[in-house]
Amino acid sequence: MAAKLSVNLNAVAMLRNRRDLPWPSVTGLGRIALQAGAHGLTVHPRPDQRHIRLSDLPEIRALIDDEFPEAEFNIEGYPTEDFLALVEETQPEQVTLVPDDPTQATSDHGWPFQASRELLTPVVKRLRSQGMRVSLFCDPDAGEEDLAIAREIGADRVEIYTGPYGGCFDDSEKAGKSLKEIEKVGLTASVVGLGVNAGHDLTVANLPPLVRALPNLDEVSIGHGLTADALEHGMAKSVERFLAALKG
Ligand SMILES: CC(=O)[C@@H](O)[C@H](O)COP(=O)(O)O
Ligand SMILES: NCC(=O)COP(=O)(O)O
Repeated sequence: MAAKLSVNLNAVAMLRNRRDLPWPSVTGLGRIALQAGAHGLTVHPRPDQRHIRLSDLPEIRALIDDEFPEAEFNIEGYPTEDFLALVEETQPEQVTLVPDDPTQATSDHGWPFQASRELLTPVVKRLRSQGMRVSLFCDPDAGEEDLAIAREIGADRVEIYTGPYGGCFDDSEKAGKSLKEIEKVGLTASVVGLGVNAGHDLTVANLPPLVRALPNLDEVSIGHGLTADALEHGMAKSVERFLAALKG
C-alpha cells in the first residue's frame, strides 16, 4: 500500500500572515487538500506563531472531525509544557516530537535519542496514554542502537529527517548516497518495531526514489515543496481568472 500523504499547512499560514486578511485560508486550503485525497494535515506551530497561529488548531480539528473523519491531524513540535497542553487540548491523531530550539528557522536535525531518553520517556507515555500516536524526528544516519532507544522510549514511529536528501536536488550522486542512508535507517527502524514516517523538503521529483528506498514507509508530511508546486500549477488559472475580472 502506498504511503499516506499529510499536507503541512505552515507555508500557507506564513503567506496568510503577510496581511491582516483571512486569505489564503489555512483551513480552506486544508479542506481542498483533503478533498483532493490527502490523508491528513500537519502543522508545526512555532512559539513565535510565525505561521500557524494557536487559533488555527481548533479550526483544523473541527474541519477533520466534521468533514473528514477518516483523516488524521499531525502536530509537530518541541515538547514544552505549553506545547503539550496545546496537543492535549487539540487531540491530534499523531504528535511528532522535534528537537527544535525556538529560534530555529526550520527543523534541521533529529533527536539524540540516548541523551533525550529522560526527557522523552514520560512525554511519550503521557501522549500515548491519551490515544495519540507518537513519532520522533530522527536523523537519517541514526544507527540501530539509537532506534532501539527510540523504541524503548515508547515511540510508535520515527520520522526520518529528509532535509539533506531534499538539498541534493541538483546533485544526483549526492542524492544517491543520501538515499542509501535513508534506506538503511528505514529498514532498521522496521526491524526494531518502529513505524516509518519521512519529511522535510520532499517534492514531486524526489519522492519516487524515496518511496522505492523505503518499502515500509507509512507517511510523508510535505509543506514547502507542495505549496510551491500548488502556486506554480495554479498560477496560469489564477491569471485567467483575474483577466476575466478585469473585464468588469
Ligand atoms: C519537523 C519538520 O520536518 C519540519 O519540516 C517542519 O514541520 C517544518 O517547519 P517549518 O515549516 O516551520 O519550516
Ligand atoms: N515533517 C515535515 C513536514 O511536515 C513538512 O516539511 P516541508 O515539506 O515543509 O519541508
